[in-house]
Amino acid sequence: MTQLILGPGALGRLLALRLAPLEPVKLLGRRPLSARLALTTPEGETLYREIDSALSGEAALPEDVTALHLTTKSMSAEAALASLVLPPQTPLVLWQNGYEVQPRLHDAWPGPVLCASTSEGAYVVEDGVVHAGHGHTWLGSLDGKHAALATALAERLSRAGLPATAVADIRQRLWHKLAVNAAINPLVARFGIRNGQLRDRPFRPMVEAMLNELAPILAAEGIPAPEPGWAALVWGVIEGTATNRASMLQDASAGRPTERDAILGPLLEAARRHGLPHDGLLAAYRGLDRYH
Ligand SMILES: NC(=O)C1=CN([C@@H]2O[C@H](COP(=O)(O)OP(=O)(O)OC[C@H]3O[C@@H](n4cnc5c(N)ncnc54)[C@H](OP(=O)(O)O)[C@@H]3O)[C@@H](O)[C@H]2O)C=CC1
Ligand SMILES: CC(C)(CO)C(=O)C(=O)O
Repeated sequence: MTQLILGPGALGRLLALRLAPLEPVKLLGRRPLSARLALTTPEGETLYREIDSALSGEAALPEDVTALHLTTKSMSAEAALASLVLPPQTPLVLWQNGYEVQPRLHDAWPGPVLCASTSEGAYVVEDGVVHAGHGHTWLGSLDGKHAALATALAERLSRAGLPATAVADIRQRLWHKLAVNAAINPLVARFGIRNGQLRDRPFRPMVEAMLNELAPILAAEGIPAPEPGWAALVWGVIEGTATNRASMLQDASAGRPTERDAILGPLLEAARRHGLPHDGLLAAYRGLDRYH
């Protein structure tokens, strides 16, 4: 049984390099990849591994597939998936941030669809990936089904050094991460700052204003606030990732489109539907226009 990974960026390479010593892996992308990729661990060790890779449009896919892990950015996910011919019952695992592609593919894909929410951190380097920080991954289906599949995949990931847990509340977890990303990412991308700089003026009141808008929208969507409240969750992440250049800042600095539609889009749509104020969210969205 082979684990297929589509999207050989940071997360795709991390999965491939972690899983490869334990089971067959095939990494699919739209450009040729070096056969030997390097994994730099959070402990600073560099490991080299041979990875079977192929161009996604041309790949002869193995018959027995454990799952297809979709590890592109949100806006590329459906086009990437459409480039493969897979048996319709192939399980999908969606690793995207935000909440855009998940409900669409959950409804459209005939086989099981699991969503992953991960706090692993990784970035691409030439012919490899840096696993910047250990995290945890939660896996589940939006309708709570496929618990056995989620448990089996979580065990395989955990054995490979990516601790994972199968959960029944993945929708809520995706929205919690989306809220954190909405409060942090557009601001740091727009102003070109590290996460920790949000603690200081003039940025701190901007985060507070965003939190004031987010909380009623999330409540209206039926997303329970985290135990310590939204503000404590977001400020805790800012503290814990103070030196990070967030993913949206990295995309903006590199002139790549950002994941604003996946992160801010569902909040704006919900705010409009519930008739709630969303000027700050809209300004955050428009503040990213120049990257799109
Ligand atoms: N990196 C991280 O630490 C984390 C990332 N995430 C989420 O995971 C997702 C992936 O992030 P990340 O790995 O950082 O992103 P990257 O941009 O590093 O990787 C995306 C990959 O998808 C490939 N791709 C795009 N379109 C296609 C296509 N049509 N066919 C095949 N491959 C394609 C890109 O290839 P090309 O080079 O050709 O464009 C690239 O290799 C995002 O939603 C992100 O928010 C979540 C938590 C942590
Ligand atoms: C939590 C945060 C903001 C950490 O940088 C992140 O998920 C990202 O960079 O997208």
